[in-house]
Amino acid sequence: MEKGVLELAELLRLENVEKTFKYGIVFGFKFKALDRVSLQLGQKPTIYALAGESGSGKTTLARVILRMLKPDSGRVLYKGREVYSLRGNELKWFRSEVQAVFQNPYASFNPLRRVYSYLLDTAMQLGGVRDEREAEELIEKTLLSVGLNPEDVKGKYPSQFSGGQLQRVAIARTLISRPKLIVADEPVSMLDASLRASILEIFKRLKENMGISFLYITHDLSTAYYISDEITIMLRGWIIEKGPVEKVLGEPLHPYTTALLESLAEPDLEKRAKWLNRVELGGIEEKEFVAGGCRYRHRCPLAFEKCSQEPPMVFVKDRGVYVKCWLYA
Ligand SMILES: Nc1ncnc2c1ncn2[C@@H]1O[C@H](COP(=O)(O)OP(=O)(O)OP(=O)(O)O)[C@@H](O)[C@H]1O
Repeated sequence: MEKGVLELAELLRLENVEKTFKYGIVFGFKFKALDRVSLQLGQKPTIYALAGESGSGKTTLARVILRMLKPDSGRVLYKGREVYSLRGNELKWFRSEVQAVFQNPYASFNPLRRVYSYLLDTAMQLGGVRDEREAEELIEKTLLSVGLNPEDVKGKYPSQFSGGQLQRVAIARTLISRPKLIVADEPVSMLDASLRASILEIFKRLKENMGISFLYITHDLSTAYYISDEITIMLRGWIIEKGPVEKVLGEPLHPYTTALLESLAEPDLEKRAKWLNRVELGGIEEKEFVAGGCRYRHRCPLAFEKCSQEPPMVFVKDRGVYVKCWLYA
């Protein structure tokens, strides 16, 4: 494909991205937190979920995309440009088009600084405004678009907001630079269940009304199902299944996706948390990261001989679903 065509069709492309970390001070064994990860996001406004249990590599991938963590190898392209080679104005352009929302909104703001001053700074730097009056108009518009009254924001410090309100301010701040992609890493997991839906509704509205795509990172498949169009499932640095959300979650192919879905049905919250919390897995995480063959085979009820011999290949199933599992060879 010619480069011009590629730029039109693609927003983001990751090709064989790898990131290795060292584990443990004494022995310091290495593992690939991202192992040949390839992913494409199209230009059409879409909500992509990135899901998987704790320690599967979701945040590492988000940091790589946001240009916060340089991969050891592989390519990260935004609209056809190498993200880690961007400098000067091109870097500023990238920073305005690709924004981030994190889990804890209180960590994004200095407690001693008024929240509005952040919005003003962002508007002056990335909002394309000529003066403070234009900046204030832009801020007012963005605050209204996330359901906040600008008068309620002015003059306040972070601690004077509830978690849900402050997350809305954080989202408004990302909108100032008119982004095309927002990477949202567990943006609602610290909020009360009653507030989650309202924040996720904002994402849907922004996609529809402002043409913004989202990479919604979560370990919660129910919210992923609720707002996403596409979903990518990660396991120990691998993408193991991806495709349209109704297909992947409606008729999961990979036994790991099935198990994640089954954990949702577990009424005992403690048991469910165990599933999602690597600490409770009793060291299996490390074992899986460095396992030969399939990394899920120790837990997989359907594992057979080949699964311990070779890492699975990726198979393309009908309906646009990709699955990395020998069951589909
Ligand atoms: N800077 C680092 N140094 C060493 N190991 C790291 C580093 N960052 C992440 N890891 C390890 O890489 C693996 C993937 O971590 P990552 O945070 O990307 O997973 P995650 O899917 O986002 O999990 P969570 O939902 O708990 O945030 C984990 O084993 C984690 O401990």
